[in-house]
Amino acid sequence: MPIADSELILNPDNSIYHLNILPEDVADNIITVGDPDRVSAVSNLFDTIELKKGKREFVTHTGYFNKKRITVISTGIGTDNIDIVLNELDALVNIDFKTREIKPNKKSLNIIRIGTSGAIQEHIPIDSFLISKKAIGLDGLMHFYELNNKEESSFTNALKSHLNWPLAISPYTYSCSNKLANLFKDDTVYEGITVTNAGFYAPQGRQLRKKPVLLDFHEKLRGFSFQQQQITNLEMETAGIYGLAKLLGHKAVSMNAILANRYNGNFSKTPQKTVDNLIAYCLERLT
Ligand SMILES: O=P(O)(O)O[C@H]1O[C@H](CO)[C@@H](O)[C@H]1O
Ligand SMILES: O=c1cc[nH]c(=O)[nH]1
Repeated sequence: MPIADSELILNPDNSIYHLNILPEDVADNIITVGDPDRVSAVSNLFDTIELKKGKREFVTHTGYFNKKRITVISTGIGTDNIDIVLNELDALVNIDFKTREIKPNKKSLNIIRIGTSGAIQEHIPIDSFLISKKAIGLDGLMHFYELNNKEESSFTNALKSHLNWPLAISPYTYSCSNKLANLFKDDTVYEGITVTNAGFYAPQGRQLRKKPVLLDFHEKLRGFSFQQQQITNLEMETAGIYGLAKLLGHKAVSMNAILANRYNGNFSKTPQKTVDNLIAYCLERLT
């Protein structure tokens, strides 16, 4: 059965609705970044740039670095945008836009997030890099998908009981692709468990004028340990990327530039430099 026009939405030039790109525009290696301006920071390092397209917060550049074809795409902030980016990327490679049928042979993309994040553990300094081995979603996205198996339920249940979780939306947990993560491992790079939050302020335990409901949130997260692994950092996309990548058969890893240390109350004095260093590191390791 062809997928209806209202479900798989194509623009007049046959590009996909939000990303505004065609199937041939997508490389097998995808770098996602939150900030649309960060797309150029990545593609400026490419040897050649083959295309630049965009719509709304979704800017895409495709080119070559060390002979590898790479697409870098901005997602904007949050897992609501990740829902759009991962589904549309998957449609671009795994649905035939002419027949509107799902292709019999599926392509598996390599998806690497290069993002910023705040550490909650004292020992993880600002301006360091961290690989998210696991990600816990406190945003709810994956509950809207029919899942074949409840991913990592023993981990999630242990966390819920440790936190005495008071909210209606339940945490969910997914892991990175170890194959992809191995490319980025290094003695200088931290590894940890990332919490993906539904916002930047109260959902990450920040208070400007209004008090968050979860008052001892960081202390509780910091104190949680499961098979000797600790929760290390907070951001806003990784669990959605890991969950949808898993569901759709892609490989994903999230690389974090640690800009804040929430234990010490520090924020990087050189955020751009730290992000640029992480971009250069990831491009070298990917190729
Ligand atoms: O720097 P990016 O990739 O946007 O990632 C982090 O920064 C944003 C918040 O400032 C959120 O998107 C969070 O996940
Ligand atoms: O504290 C931080 C820093 C960057 N991004 C986040 O989501 N949180």
